[in-house]
Amino acid sequence: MSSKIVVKTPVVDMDGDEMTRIIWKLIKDELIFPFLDIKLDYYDLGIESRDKTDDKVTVDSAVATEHYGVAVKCATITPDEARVKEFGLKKMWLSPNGTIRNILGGTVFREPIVIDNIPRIISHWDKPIVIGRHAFGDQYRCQNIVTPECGGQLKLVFTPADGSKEISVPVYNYEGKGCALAMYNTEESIKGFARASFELALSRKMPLYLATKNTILKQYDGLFKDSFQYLYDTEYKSKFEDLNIWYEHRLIDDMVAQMVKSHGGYIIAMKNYDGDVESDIVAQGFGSLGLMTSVLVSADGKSFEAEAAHGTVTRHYRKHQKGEETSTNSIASIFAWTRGLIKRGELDNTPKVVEFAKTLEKATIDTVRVDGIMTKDLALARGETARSSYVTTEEFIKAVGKRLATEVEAAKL
Ligand SMILES: NC(=O)C1=CN([C@@H]2O[C@H](COP(=O)(O)OP(=O)(O)OC[C@H]3O[C@@H](n4cnc5c(N)ncnc54)[C@H](OP(=O)(O)O)[C@@H]3O)[C@@H](O)[C@H]2O)C=CC1
Ligand SMILES: O=C(O)CCC(=O)C(=O)O
Ligand SMILES: [Mn+2]
Repeated sequence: MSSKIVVKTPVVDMDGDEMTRIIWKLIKDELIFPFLDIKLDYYDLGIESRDKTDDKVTVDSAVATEHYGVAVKCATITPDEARVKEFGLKKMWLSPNGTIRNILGGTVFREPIVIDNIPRIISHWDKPIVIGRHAFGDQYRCQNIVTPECGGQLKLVFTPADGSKEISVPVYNYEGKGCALAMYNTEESIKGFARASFELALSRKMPLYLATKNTILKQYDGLFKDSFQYLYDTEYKSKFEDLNIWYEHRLIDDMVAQMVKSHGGYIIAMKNYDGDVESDIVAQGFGSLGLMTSVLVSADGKSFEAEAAHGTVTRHYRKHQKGEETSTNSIASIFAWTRGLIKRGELDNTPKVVEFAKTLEKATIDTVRVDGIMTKDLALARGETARSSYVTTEEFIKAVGKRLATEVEAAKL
């Protein structure tokens, strides 16, 4: 092989937990370092490191992303009570994804990787469905409490910064124990979300839907609906009409029902929590959670973070801990690297880096499509249960590496 391809600017590398941490190291050792002369600005977001640094490492990694412009992130544990016990944590740290997304803001776009020989569970989805997920606020930065047995009154209080009269809204009178939540968003962030969604629709020439429950959350979801509609009417309508595409608001329950019976071929903009849930449904409908790409584009367009949409695959990691073999799909994690490298290459104006990343995507898909080498989730999607129909986590990445070496050589990269 000729000399390694030089990546001009460092890429922020956010390491993570469990199965995906194992996969992350394998990707770097087998698919990145042998081919690229790359500097990684490394942040260990594994749960022990977050605990040791009082979660400072997470904030530092987001700030580094703002500095360099491109980050790739491994999936991470968001601790609950059981995790606090498992790792002896100082506290129940917040979701690193929530922390990073709240610093960078913007929109997370999630799109399934379609592979010809992997049948879709929803077989008539023959065109992609892209989920545009608002990445700021809502449940991911809320305050929530369990209220005491004695009961009492819950109020929503807003103190205007201009010294005008406080707004105080009675919410509920409790007669016993209960729970409560206060979440927020900003018009500025919602407008950024709307603009990013309209721009993606234009560049992909796909119709756009915004799905909310504005009939119930008249004020909250109403602000999303009105912000999208205003921007569409004032700036985007004629551009959409020129491309024969459209924008519409739909109630979310109607939208998901329409989605299931459709053929795909559109973008759905969703609030943060809705996009979290729906992107996993779309991923599974297209074949596997391991086939969903996820990229965060900040509102100012200057920061880009690529990741897999799935988590740390704890159930598989428990097997690994017992010394049993695993067959975890690394495709979405590989695509986190390729999407990050494509962006890095575009920003640095280094077409070879972009070409390498595209070659790695092709090698990954062709390992499944042409060579028939795949992990268990994909074999099962094909209705194949025999042990011979799938390979281990490690074997899959090594097979991709082998194909990649041949293709890089052939393309004279
Ligand atoms: N972006 C992030 O950092 C995210 C982190 N998390 C964190 O991840 C941890 C685990 O969460 P969990 O709810 O189990 O969700 P996961 O997405 O990690 O896994 C859920 C199940 O989906 C299937 N699956 C997911 N990814 C793959 C893959 N790559 N290959 C094959 N199968 C896959 C597996 O099903 P099966 O067992 O049937 O094979 C798995 O058990 C939690 O601590 C959570 O906080 C969760 C979501 C996102
Ligand atoms: O950060 C978390 O805990 C969950 C994130 C998540 O589920 C996602 O990004 O889809
Ligand atoms: Mn999720």
